Amino acid sequence: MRSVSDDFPVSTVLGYPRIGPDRELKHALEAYWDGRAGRDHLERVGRRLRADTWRRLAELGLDGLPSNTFSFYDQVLDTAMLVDAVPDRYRECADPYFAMARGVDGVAPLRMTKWFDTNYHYLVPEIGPRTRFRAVADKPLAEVREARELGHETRPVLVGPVTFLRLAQAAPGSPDGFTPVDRLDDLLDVYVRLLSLLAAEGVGWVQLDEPILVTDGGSPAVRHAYRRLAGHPRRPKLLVASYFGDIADALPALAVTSVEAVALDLTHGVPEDVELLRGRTVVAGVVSGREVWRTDLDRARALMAAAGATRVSSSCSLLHVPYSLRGEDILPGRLAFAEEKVAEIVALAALGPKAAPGAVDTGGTAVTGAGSRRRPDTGVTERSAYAVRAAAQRDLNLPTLPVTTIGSFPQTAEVRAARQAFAAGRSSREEYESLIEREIGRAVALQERLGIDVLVHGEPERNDMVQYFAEHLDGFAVTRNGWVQSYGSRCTRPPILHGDVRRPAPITVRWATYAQSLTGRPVKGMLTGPVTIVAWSFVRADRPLRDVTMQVADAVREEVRDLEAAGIRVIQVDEPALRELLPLRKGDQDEYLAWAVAAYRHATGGAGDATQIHTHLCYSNAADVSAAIDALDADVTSIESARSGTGVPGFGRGLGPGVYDIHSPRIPSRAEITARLQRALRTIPAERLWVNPDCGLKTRTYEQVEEALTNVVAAAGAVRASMEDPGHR
Ligand SMILES: CN1c2c(nc(N)[nH]c2=O)NC[C@@H]1CNc1ccc(C(=O)N[C@@H](CCC(=O)N[C@@H](CCC(=O)N[C@@H](CCC(=O)O)C(=O)O)C(=O)O)C(=O)O)cc1
Ligand SMILES: N[C@@H](CCS)C(=O)O
Ligand SMILES: [Zn+2]
Repeated sequence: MRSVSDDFPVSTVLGYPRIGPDRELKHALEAYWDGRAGRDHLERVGRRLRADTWRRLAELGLDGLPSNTFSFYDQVLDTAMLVDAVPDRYRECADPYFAMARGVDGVAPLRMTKWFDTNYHYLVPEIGPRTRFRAVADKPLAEVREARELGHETRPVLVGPVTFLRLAQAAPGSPDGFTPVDRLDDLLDVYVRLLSLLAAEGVGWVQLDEPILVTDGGSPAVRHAYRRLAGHPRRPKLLVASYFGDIADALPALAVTSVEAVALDLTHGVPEDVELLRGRTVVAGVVSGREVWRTDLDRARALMAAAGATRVSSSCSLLHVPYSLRGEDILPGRLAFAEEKVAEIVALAALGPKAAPGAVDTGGTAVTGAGSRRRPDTGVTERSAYAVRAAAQRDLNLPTLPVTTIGSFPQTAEVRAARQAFAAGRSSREEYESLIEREIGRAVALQERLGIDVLVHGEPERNDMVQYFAEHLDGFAVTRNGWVQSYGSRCTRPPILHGDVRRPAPITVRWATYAQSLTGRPVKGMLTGPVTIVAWSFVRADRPLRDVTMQVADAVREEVRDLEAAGIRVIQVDEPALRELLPLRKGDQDEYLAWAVAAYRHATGGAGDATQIHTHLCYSNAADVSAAIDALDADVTSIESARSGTGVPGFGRGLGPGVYDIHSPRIPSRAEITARLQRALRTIPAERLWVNPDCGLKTRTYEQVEEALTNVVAAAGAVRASMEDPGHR
């Protein structure tokens, strides 16, 4: 076994935001994609962001700087490029990288899904028995050289081989029973080569990110992989980074390898058998990369002492928090964003570990301050049986295969600019609201013209489906510039839930009723569900998440009842984050699902039988939580399936498997959508099948939406006709 490598820096971060403090990367990417700027401009912006990040981290006093944490789109996609796992269909494209990310005409993009339990999305690599791996180390090598020219020695960060394969999916056409992990040895050959290239470049340390270590069942692969990688003579020293949870049984597996350093996420507690790591460097992830509360330095030092660690880091990459508190005036003294977290790490490294007089509290490291005054209302009001509700809803007079959309219509530059002008006091409320009404009118008119059956108002009044509600609920604070990357160029500003949640007044009723006043067809009221509101916010840590979620459910319940009282007959309560909050360890999942379902049912359970409740989920594998989705007891559920191509669970109620992948600018053809519907009809009876896109249309243009929805409506019509006249099938 090697001895402690005391050349590992005392303070570091596992990764850093990369979208730019003012979302420079977002603007450069979108300019490049729209043809407003060339590749050279994009490269220049990337170089400047990397340089600014290294300079700022060094200025803040951090002594271990990571590199290769920058990405033009996603680090898992970068890893696919690194090992040349590029499916053949992209190889002829002008830009295979962005073709994999976004698709191009006739070529669908890779599937996108959630990165563990975060609101960050990665692209799912496709690995088959014949994928030819090859080391393409250009990007990490270029970043090492670039940093060196600026005077910084860096530690390249790579997604580890086990995480990469476990997150991949079997390439289409792979034989039954094949899983990407079957290719571990071939991939390790390539990692060995990558490590030797980095060693030849003079790199001292490499970080291999293996968050998969905090999930079940990875230990044998991890033991095998790191025995091989660490056993190779020509390599830099290895830091294996585990994060997003407790490393548990993977710790002994790593401990039998000769990796020099292990990063542990101590915000989830100190592993019982941390002693097994004696003799190597333990990097203490004590500053949370997932929360925004200031770190309790005493507790962090006690955790370091308990873990036998003298090196300090963030618990995971700081990608998941905003850049800095500069320009923010909320919750003074209570918050730390990325820059403030780096300062905490530097301070902790200087202070060093300090054993606490008592036992170490292995809970979160947050200081959130506010106490709670209110008990959650956990009473669940049951609705009648589905058959009774379905009968009561028959007067909605919907056709077979009703067509609907998921809620948002394109957020035009005009609406965003108007919202900004209103927020800055440059325009009046009347001006802003009349523009929103015009946008609603436009969306409603388009849907009527296209022949959509259940309409939406289009959500133009919302900056974001969570932030908008947070702005209208007590107990939340919102930032001015606290952007966090969600996927590619897309960002959100997660609100901060810091106190008791209350709804002071109805939120959506005026927009839903305005839209309904414009049409004789049903308009769906559109709400975000309680689980999703807490999942996409930074949440107080002084109350159990369950109780906080139930408070939010109370507020949503009040809104549901007000929409119903205002004559809205169909109400959608979105829960796209239901799967995201699922604990990473199987043993913890049932308890979570029970309270998450209870919160949803509390939010929707006040609706009468004649009100049709819809729900919507996306970005994750619905099959993993299909029993819970069923237990939500919504009358109609829409789920993603256009991009994932996965089967859909056969619920006993209405189901709309997405037939149009809205994340890609690509327009699905009528034939393609028809084929998807025909496939869906194999598992869902026609009287319960709904026709809808995968998700909301806010990121698309009106031109794209009109063309795509025309095909959606035509496909639904064609399938209806073929059911009436089976000869046409
Ligand atoms: C459904 N999804 C969502 C997730 N999380 C959320 N919190 N919200 C979601 O909708 N997670 C899973 C998925 C992830 N998907 C997306 C999809 C799209 C976006 C997105 O488009 N984000 C926008 C920002 C949206 C926003 O808050 N806009 C504000 C601010 C507008 C703005 O940018 N202003 C400009 C100036 C105005 C102008 O002239 O255009 C500026 O400041 O420069 C608003 O509308 O008021 C994005 O652009 O990234 C996110 C996640
Ligand atoms: N109603 C939302 C759901 C997104 S997950 C929308 O349409 O954008
Ligand atoms: Zn969605």
